[in-house]
Amino acid sequence: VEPDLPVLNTDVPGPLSIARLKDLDKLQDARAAIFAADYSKSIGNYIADADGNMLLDLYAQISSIPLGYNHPAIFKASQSPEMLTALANRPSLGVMPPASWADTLQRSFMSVAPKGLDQIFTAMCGSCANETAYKAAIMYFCHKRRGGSSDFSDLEVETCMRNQPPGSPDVAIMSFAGAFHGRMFGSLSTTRSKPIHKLDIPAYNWPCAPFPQLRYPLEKYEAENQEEEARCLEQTEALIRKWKDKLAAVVIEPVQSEGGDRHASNHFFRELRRITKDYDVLMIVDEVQTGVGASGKFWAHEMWDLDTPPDIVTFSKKMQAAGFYHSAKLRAAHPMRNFNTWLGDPVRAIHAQTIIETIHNENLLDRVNETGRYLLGHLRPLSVRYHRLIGNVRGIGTFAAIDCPTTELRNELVSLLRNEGINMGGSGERTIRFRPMLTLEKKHVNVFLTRFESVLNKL
Ligand SMILES: Cc1ncc(COP(=O)(O)O)c(CNc2csc(C(=O)O)c2)c1O
Repeated sequence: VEPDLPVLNTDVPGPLSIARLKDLDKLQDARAAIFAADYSKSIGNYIADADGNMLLDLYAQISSIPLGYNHPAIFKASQSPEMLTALANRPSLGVMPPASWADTLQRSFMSVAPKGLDQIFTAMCGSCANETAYKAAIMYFCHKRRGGSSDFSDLEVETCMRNQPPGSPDVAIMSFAGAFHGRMFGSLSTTRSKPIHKLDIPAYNWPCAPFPQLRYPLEKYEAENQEEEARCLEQTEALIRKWKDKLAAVVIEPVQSEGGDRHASNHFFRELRRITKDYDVLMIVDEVQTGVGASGKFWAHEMWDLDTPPDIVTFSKKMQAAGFYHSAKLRAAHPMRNFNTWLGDPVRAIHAQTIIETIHNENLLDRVNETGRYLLGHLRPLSVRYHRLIGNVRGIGTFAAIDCPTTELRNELVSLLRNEGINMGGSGERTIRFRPMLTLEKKHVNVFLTRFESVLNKL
């Protein structure tokens, strides 16, 4: 059973954490590790560390735990005969899928397929989902540019083996300043949030559009924010016009989650969808971090109420599996053009099905909305009282954030909170992000608020 309050026996990280990470560092780079966890003792919204501390976890493995630790439904699904077979025999899903794979997809991912998208490509992680989504978009673009012919010229065949156009074409994916789409070569070329992610790695010369920098509280800066969004849309349209002849797609997150929790209005995204349609450019929505309930909708982009759905929606993290939804036109003309050995994992598809069923059975979207309103409703007065330390309270559902005046202060706040038993993380230069489980309740918010205020009083 979940504890009522955090348990703190030592500093975090404690001595056992430090010793275990030292051992680990002999085998792989453990410098980014914050503490060593004990997942057998973690429960619900609380993560246990190697020193027996129990922290209220508002970070959830970088926003990738949906139902809390050791949820009974996950435990039950993990012991089914179907799971045992899946655990014992990992299939190469592209060539010899289990006879039940279509049923498994239907019961899991397809039961929450975004409106208008009836196809799914299953992948390995968020970066892989975006990489293969980009490939699908670019192959569609080239197929269209060839007039729908699926025959390649001798020149294309010869030049692609030298990584030269036209076989290896100069085709682009446009992303937004502040974006994070992954760290593999293609996804990294669209990531625009931290130099340390990109330094030393070759990148494609692809266009980067401005993402609105909104001012808070929203109700106070309505005119300024509308102007800022109009400015960004204008520049985005100008960029699309300039790159049109080689632009396969635009990729965007509903909330820029690594760039410092940057939001934009539903109007902004509807206008972006209009522009991509006007210029016949595909729209890819990256729901790797915002997807699976945290926004209060299963998919955050549902809030945009688009009259034409995005062409591709990528997912990972809370789904415990990765991939992208798309329409039939985005299937490559030839088989095996988008492919890898495993193409996902039946083990994680069974977990995804369990998560989706539990979100429904336990009305977790309603809980996310109610708990999110409660959290934001209490953060706003705190940001007035402690306006020197925190500001820009924002969020959708429990996908919330606050800003500190400096990176140093943000880091100090996160570290002090951890030593008060609250596990949180930063994003961007000076943002503290809330990435709790979908099972977060008001009682957990109260545990956070008490400790948050005592930390703020120490600064
Ligand atoms: C919107 C969005 N798109 C793609 C990705 C990449 O997913 P992974 O490759 O990490 O599974 C992510 C991953 N998020 C993430 C958080 S910290 C981090 C890192 O590599 O430092 C990565 C994401 O937030």
